Amino acid sequence: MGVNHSDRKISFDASGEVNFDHFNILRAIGKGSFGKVCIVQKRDTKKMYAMKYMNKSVCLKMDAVRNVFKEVEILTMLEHPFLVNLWFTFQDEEDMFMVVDLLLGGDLRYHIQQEMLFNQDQVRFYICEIALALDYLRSKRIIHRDVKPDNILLDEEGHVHLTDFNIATVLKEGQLATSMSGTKPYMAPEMFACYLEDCPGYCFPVDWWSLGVCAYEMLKGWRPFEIHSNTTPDEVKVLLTNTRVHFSSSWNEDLKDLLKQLLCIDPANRLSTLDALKKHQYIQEIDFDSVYRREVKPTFVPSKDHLNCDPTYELEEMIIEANPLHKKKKRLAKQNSQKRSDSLHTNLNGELEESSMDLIYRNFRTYDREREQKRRLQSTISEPSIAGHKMSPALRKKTLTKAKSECQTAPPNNDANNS
Ligand SMILES: Nc1ncnc2c1ncn2[C@@H]1O[C@H](COP(=O)(O)OP(=O)(O)OP(=O)(O)O)[C@@H](O)[C@H]1O
Repeated sequence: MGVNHSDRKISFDASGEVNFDHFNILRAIGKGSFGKVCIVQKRDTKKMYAMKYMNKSVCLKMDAVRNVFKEVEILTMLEHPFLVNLWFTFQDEEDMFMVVDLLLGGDLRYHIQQEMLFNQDQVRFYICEIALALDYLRSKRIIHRDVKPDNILLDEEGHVHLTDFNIATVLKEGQLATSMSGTKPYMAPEMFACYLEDCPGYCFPVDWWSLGVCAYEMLKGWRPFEIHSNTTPDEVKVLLTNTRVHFSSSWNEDLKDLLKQLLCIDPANRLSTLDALKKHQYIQEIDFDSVYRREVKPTFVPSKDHLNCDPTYELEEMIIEANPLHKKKKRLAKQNSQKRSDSLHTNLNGELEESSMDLIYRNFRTYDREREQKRRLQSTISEPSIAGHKMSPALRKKTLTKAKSECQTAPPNNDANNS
């Protein structure tokens, strides 16, 4: 890897609030509907991350701003070994930035498209890691709603990480979700049923259905049901009732049973908790504590000879992109003179109105997980008490060790030598 597009000799204040200047832009690696992704290195710690940047005007045009805010709000609540964790957010005049764990093993969609068929043990392993992530999300009352191979990234060792909380939602106790959100081929039957007003809403089991569809696709190369983006909810209803899912005769009987339980139409009978998974015959020998600690080593290790993504992204950023990231500094300096005066408009009543851009500017929060972890460590050292009660020396030692280890938690495989 490694054309360094932004070998910018920039003086920056490492102790100040995190911003674009704290990172070196190394290369472009991907493109989503609202933003682009590149590999960056934090100048002070030398740690590597993925930086997603979303153009504010594009997000406004596509009515995506609210989802970006919600995604950031949710991600700041989360930290888990099998999620793509958020580390920093900040903004400038053009873009909103999210800096997250860097996963260099490609997404599962890329590997499926490379005609990679995963074997039964590998799929069982992925099911366990993702189930731990889903269980964690459930503990925070979050439904992801877009579990699919495109949103499951591999790190260099081959562990999976769930990403893209763009349409995730947080449920209150006793509440059901009702909106049709997700990617149709992976969406659970009750989501369509809810749209057709056949049921009042849906809950956490929808993510376990999607996991079942992903697991089947990883083994087989195609999905269990012929549902596409243009299939209507009525058609889905008929299809789900009439399709008999085909399970290969070579697959282990217990695996088939597990897939059937994940792909159970009725959410009340679907396998949809970690506890239920742990009890399943096909999973019984798995030690989930070791899986959680990443001690169970993946047998599929993504190739390190090449970047596991489409190489055209980088060319696109350099040649076609009208506003390339590595020229941002110059561009913004040019624009600066006319900028802030444009942000207030006069409405029909002659009153000053805040522009949408200004609303984004005020509401997109800056977030710094590194600093938060340091703050937590410091408060543990200087305030050795819980709710006013002095901590015992043993508890203090334990708390300090935990806080220190959190501070050392680096994104997977992100040390500078890996670049
Ligand atoms: N943390 C990451 N580490 C490495 N590559 C990443 C990371 N996040 C995203 N990518 C790459 O960048 C691509 C675009 O990701 P992004 O999250 O912007 O969009 P998306 O999930 O494909 O689409 P959408 O914006 O519609 O949700 C992904 O397909 C993936 O290849």
